[in-house]
Amino acid sequence: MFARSAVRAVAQPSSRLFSSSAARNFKVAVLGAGGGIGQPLSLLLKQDPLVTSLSLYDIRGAPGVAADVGHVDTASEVNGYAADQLDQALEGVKVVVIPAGVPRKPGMTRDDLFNTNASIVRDLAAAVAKSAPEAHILVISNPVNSTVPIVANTLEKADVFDPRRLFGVTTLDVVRATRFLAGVTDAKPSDTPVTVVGGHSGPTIVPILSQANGGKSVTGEKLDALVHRIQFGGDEVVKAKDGAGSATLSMAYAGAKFTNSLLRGLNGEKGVITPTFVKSPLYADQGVDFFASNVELGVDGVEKIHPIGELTAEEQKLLEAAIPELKKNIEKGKNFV
Ligand SMILES: NC(=O)C1=CN([C@@H]2O[C@H](COP(=O)(O)OP(=O)(O)OC[C@H]3O[C@@H](n4cnc5c(N)ncnc54)[C@H](O)[C@@H]3O)[C@@H](O)[C@H]2O)C=CC1
Ligand SMILES: O=C([O-])CC(=O)C(=O)O
Repeated sequence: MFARSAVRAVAQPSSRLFSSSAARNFKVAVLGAGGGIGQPLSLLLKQDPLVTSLSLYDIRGAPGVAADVGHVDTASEVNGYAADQLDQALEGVKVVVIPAGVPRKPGMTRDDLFNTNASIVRDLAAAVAKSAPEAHILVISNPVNSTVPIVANTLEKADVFDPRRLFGVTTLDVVRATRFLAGVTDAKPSDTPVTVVGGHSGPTIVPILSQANGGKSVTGEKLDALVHRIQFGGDEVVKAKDGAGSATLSMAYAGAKFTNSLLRGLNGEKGVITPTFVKSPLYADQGVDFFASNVELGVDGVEKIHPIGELTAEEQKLLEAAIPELKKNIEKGKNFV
């Protein structure tokens, strides 16, 4: 179904979802595999040639999803685990993807999910610290700006935190920005990759359109509308789903794409660069110690955090608006643990 190619990074998307070179053995766990994101994400990961074993866990429904996905005719093995089998699900796992938690309904912000999702994510992180302390953790559960610091502090408490192995998945912002810019400029998405920095909620999502092909041609009201659509793309889906949840299919695609990028880096491929929300020095002097920017992925996870590069005056303003909100979200997460 998916062909191999020499795709460099999510920041330079191609029409192909996966790419791989000679594979090592990568066991990947999905925590929250029974959910709206978890199910299609598991299906996509089953098709990733770099995934050799899939471990599907949820408090309900994961064995059923595993039985179903396990019939897909790719080489990887699939195992499902029930609510009381989290430790077994994490055994020998190299990468843990976490889409567990509740999604938004119309009228809610991502921060409104904090009360429910913070403890879910904390408890799952504590289990990873115990059963797979060297695993790379990919956090999808919202609010990402807070859940990532929650995972970091939980791992730190267990004395196993390595910032090279923790990622907030902001790939959906990249996917949307790329798709929407291509629509506005009448280009192919593969020709208009967009870097998105900051965090993952409304004004903290900062697309750097000026650095993308054709991005500088969008100006004035058209630019404002494009930036707004990228920042609030999640709301568009929440509204259209009308109470039935938030983005699941595009998120599964984005989650599988980021997982593939990480696995390629872990596998020794060079030059895999994509935006992700990590512990970062870029704005630490302003009290923001997690930040999404282009990150080079390597055999140990985060290899190099790239600087933001040149910004237009408009982008600088967006960034200035993002920083205080981001700082608040990060502190809220840190204080929870
Ligand atoms: N980072 C991003 O760009 C995006 C993040 N999200 C977030 O992803 C999360 C999941 O969204 P959906 O899949 O649509 O929700 P969902 O409600 O369809 O699925 C969530 C799943 O998590 C499971 N779960 C709850 N507590 C658990 C626990 N302690 N351990 C394991 N599994 C547990 C539930 O049983 C359910 O199957 C939400 O917080 C949502 O806001 C959604 C879209 C994009
Ligand atoms: O909007 C939401 O709540 C889900 C999400 O993070 C997104 O679609 O970007």
